[in-house]
Formats: sequence, structure tokens, C-alpha cells
Amino acid sequence: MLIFLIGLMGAGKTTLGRQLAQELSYPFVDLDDYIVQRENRSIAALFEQEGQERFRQIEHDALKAVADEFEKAVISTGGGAPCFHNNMALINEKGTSIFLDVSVEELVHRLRQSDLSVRPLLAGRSEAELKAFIAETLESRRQYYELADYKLETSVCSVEAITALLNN
Ligand SMILES: Nc1ncnc2c1ncn2[C@@H]1O[C@H](COP(=O)(O)OP(=O)(O)O)[C@@H](O)[C@H]1O
Ligand SMILES: O=C(O)C1=C[C@@H](OP(=O)(O)O)[C@@H](O)[C@H](O)C1
Ligand SMILES: [Mg+2]
Repeated sequence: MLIFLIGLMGAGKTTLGRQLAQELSYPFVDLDDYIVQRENRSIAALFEQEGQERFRQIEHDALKAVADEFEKAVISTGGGAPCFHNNMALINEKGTSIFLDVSVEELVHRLRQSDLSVRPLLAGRSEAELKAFIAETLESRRQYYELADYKLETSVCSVEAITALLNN
């Protein structure tokens, strides 16, 4: 079984995905890390040198490669992955998807404490700009995220909640 975690930057896809994979004894794949290894460049460098449009093609190719390579895995996607190149159709065809629906306030709180330079869409933004950008981006991406098989809201985003979902 392939389990895909989706949601905005800061939702905890990478953090929870790693813990979930350990709990299930599944391989763990972070799509951003997979891309970094394939391309031998950081996500920030890819955005800067190739532009976002090319990054989305690279991301789509990586998603297909991961889905072909693994029979079972927990796959943490990047926040934009579900929203380009019809990737939600691919994700839902190949596995089970879970949308981590974390509130704008909580996302901003977490991201403020993180290193923004590793997320090129957020780099250099003031706190007010960050909040506005996160709110707008969540609103425009929600239509894709809502195509997930399951949704977990902020208060119940945990490994226990995910394993309970999958066992039902
Ligand atoms: N459940 C959580 N509660 C509090 N902070 C969290 C939680 N999950 C992740 N974080 C923090 O939020 C930030 C973003 O987490 P990350 O797993 O990288 O998110 P994503 O991969 O969805 O962008 C990190 O600093 C991480 O430590
Ligand atoms: O939301 C996005 O468009 C992006 C999210 C990032 O992943 P995380 O969601 O793990 O931060 C990474 O793929 C890239 O910076 C673009
Ligand atoms: Mg991540």
C-alpha cells in the first residue's frame, strides 16, 4: 500500500510521514528529498535555477517514479505537488491519500519558527506577508487537497489518528 500525505507547507507531512513509516515498518519517501537526490540540488536551487514551472515537471516525474518504484511506502509530498499536472488523479489511483488540514494560524506559527530560506515560496517574507500568502495559497489549493481519501483537521493530526483511519 502507498500512503500519500498532502497539505500545505508546515502541515507536518515530512515530520508525521517519517513517524508513520516507522510505526508501520514501511519505507519512508519524502518527495522533496527524493527530488534533491535525483537532481543533486536543493529545492531552493531548483526554483532559482529552473523556475517554478520546470520544478513542477520535475516533481511530477519524481512522483511517477516513486509510485512505480515502491509497492508499499509512506510518501510525504511537497505542498504544491497535488495541485499541478493532474497529480491528485495519479496519487488516488496509486494509493491512499490523507490531507493534513492545519489551520492558517497554526501553519504561520510553525513556519515563523522555521528557516524560510529552504522553502523558496516563503523566503524573505515578513510575518504579515507570510500570513496573507499562506491564507491565499490554502484557499486556492484546497480544491485539490479536498480530493484526498481522508482529511485530518489540526486538532487530530497525529500518527495515532492516521493509523486509526487506516485500520477502519
Ligand atoms: N504536529 C506538529 N506540531 C507542532 N509542530 C509541528 C508538527 N508537525 C510539524 N511541526 C513543525 O512544523 C514545521 C514544518 O513541519 P514539516 O514536517 O516540515 O511540514 P511539511 O513537510 O508539511 O512542510 C517543522 O518545524 C516541524 O517541526
Ligand atoms: O507548497 C509548495 O509549493 C512547496 C512546498 C515544499 O514542500 P513542503 O510542503 O514539505 O514544505 C516544497 O515542495 C517546495 O518548497 C514548494
Ligand atoms: Mg515537507
